[in-house]
Amino acid sequence: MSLHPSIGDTTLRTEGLTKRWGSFVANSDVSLSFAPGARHALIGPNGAGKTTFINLLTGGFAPSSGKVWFGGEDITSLPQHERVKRGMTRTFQINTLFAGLTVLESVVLAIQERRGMQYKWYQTVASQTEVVEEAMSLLASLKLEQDANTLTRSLAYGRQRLVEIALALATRPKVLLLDEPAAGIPSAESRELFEVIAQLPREVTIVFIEHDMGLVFRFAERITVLVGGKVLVEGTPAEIAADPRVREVYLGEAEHA
Ligand SMILES: Nc1ncnc2c1ncn2[C@@H]1O[C@H](COP(=O)(O)OP(=O)(O)OP(=O)(O)O)[C@@H](O)[C@H]1O
Repeated sequence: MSLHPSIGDTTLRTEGLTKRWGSFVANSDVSLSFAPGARHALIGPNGAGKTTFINLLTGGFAPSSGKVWFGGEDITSLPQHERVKRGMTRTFQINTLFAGLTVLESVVLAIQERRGMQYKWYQTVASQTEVVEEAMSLLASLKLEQDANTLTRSLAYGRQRLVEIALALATRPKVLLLDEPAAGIPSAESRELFEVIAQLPREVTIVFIEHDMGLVFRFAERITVLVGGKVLVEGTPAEIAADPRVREVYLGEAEHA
């Protein structure tokens, strides 16, 4: 399956990204770069600034200083929807967006939205068929076909998360941002969720926040550790596991707990 024809040399990159609220600094001088096709985890203790960073990437927050580059373009001042159009998407909360719809109906709506064909009664049957086919192929890639005609809200939480991912993928992202996709779901389901995420095509770069280190070390190929709003270290899972500074942060946390 190909979700996007070509990723070219598109990368997401930040330069000295800083976010302050009054005197509190949530992100401080964060310069990171995400390679095309990366499976890149952001980890760090509670309050390290991970979600803030994702919000700065998506345009949810404006940075106090610094820049966000996407595929060579400075997108620091672009609104969220313009970033989505360019290919950067985070997951949506389906509970509020598509209550009462089936999985297939929800994904069809999201694809229609991308194609700019929402609510047009004069659409051709052929174009409708194409949309349903695209939706079914997307559901198949997430192992959700058997749930196509089920009401999303009646699915187990783990599968609801997959529908959220399907809706994000319907925008044809080059970069998919996942903020704790496994939060609140049982561990067997979360492993299954990550296995499906891991099988997504390499055309989609995946940046995710995750607290479960088992999942992080199993699925990430690159890890950045944020502490106190700053990048402590970045590396491969083996490098991060062996880094004494990272051990100190996590051991310190465990002792504190
Ligand atoms: N809108 C806001 N106004 C003021 N402070 C905020 C705001 N949003 C977040 N913060 C603070 O910024 C800090 C970083 O929060 P953030 O949610 O980015 O951390 P995190 O690493 O994602 O934490 P967690 O792992 O607990 O989700 C926290 O101390 C938080 O209280």
